[in-house]
Amino acid sequence: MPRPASDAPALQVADLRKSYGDREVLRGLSFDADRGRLTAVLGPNGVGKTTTIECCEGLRRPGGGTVEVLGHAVHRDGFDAALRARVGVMLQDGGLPLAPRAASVLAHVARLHRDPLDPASLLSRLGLTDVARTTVRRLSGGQRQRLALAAALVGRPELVFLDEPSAGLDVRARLAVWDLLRELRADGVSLVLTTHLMAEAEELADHVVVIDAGRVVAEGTPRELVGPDEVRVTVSPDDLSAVSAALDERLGRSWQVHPHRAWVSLVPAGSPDAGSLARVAQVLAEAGHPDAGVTSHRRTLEDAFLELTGHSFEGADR
Ligand SMILES: Nc1ncnc2c1ncn2[C@@H]1O[C@H](COP(=O)(O)OP(=O)(O)OP(=O)(O)O)[C@@H](O)[C@H]1O
Repeated sequence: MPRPASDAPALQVADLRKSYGDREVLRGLSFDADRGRLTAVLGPNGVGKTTTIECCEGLRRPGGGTVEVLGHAVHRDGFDAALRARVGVMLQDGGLPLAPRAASVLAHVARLHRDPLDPASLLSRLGLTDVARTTVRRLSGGQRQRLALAAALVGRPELVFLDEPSAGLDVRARLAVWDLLRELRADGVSLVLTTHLMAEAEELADHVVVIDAGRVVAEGTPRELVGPDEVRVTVSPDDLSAVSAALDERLGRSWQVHPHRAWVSLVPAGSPDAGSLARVAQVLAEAGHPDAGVTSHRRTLEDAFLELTGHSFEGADR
């Protein structure tokens, strides 16, 4: 039996497909975003994050699959005014008119909503009070970015889509934006953002969806995706297979041993500690590799991504 719209996840994406000409960008992408949670869609430049989120916002028509926003099938029922009032959208290029002053743009958007936030407070919160009377054209890239965020939030949306919300922001502005997003989540707002910044996903997200080559390649909490910390043995590529085999043989079954390009990652049962480092150093000495470097390594989402896809987040557009 279908669930009532009020019980549905904030967003359900099922088997989403999109091609530009004969280039297939999305190849059956599926994920859900829960209500009251921050879901980060993470992937390298050019992988299709904006395409995905704009399909969810009703701004691009997919070639196949379905998108449900707050229980409404976007491409069957349309993104009508009632739904639009419940959803905030921050586009990557801002999408703002250039001629009016910043405060006028926000006041105009606020007037479209029944119970808006106070535009002046929102401008102040985002560090824009000093440029409130500046035309959008004359705002810096980071100021426009924050104005676009304010415009997405002023209507008190239940669900907010944010396309790379901290792109181009300096550290202070980025932290202010992160604080605001954390507060919205604490107030029960559902947030779906795209990012290629691992730190952003690790800091903010309850749920991370990693996309690559048009599909979801992994999803989970940041902690689940990152996995346990590890011991790293740095070796020359020539010695990699010999060192890896020696470690595998001598450490025993309670250790996982994974060779990479120029290092071997070792995950003991439980978290690595000083005893784990000493044990690995001893095994290496016994196996005739006393000079291999042994360090403990705090894993990041980038490590997880490299293992999942074999290329780096900061990789070039493909
Ligand atoms: N309207 C379009 N016509 C043709 N190709 C497009 C169009 N929009 C996007 N693309 C291509 O589709 C691919 C995915 O683009 P998209 O903007 O969705 O990626 P992205 O992951 O958001 O990238 P970034 O992180 O750089 O913003 C890119 O190769 C892009 O050049």
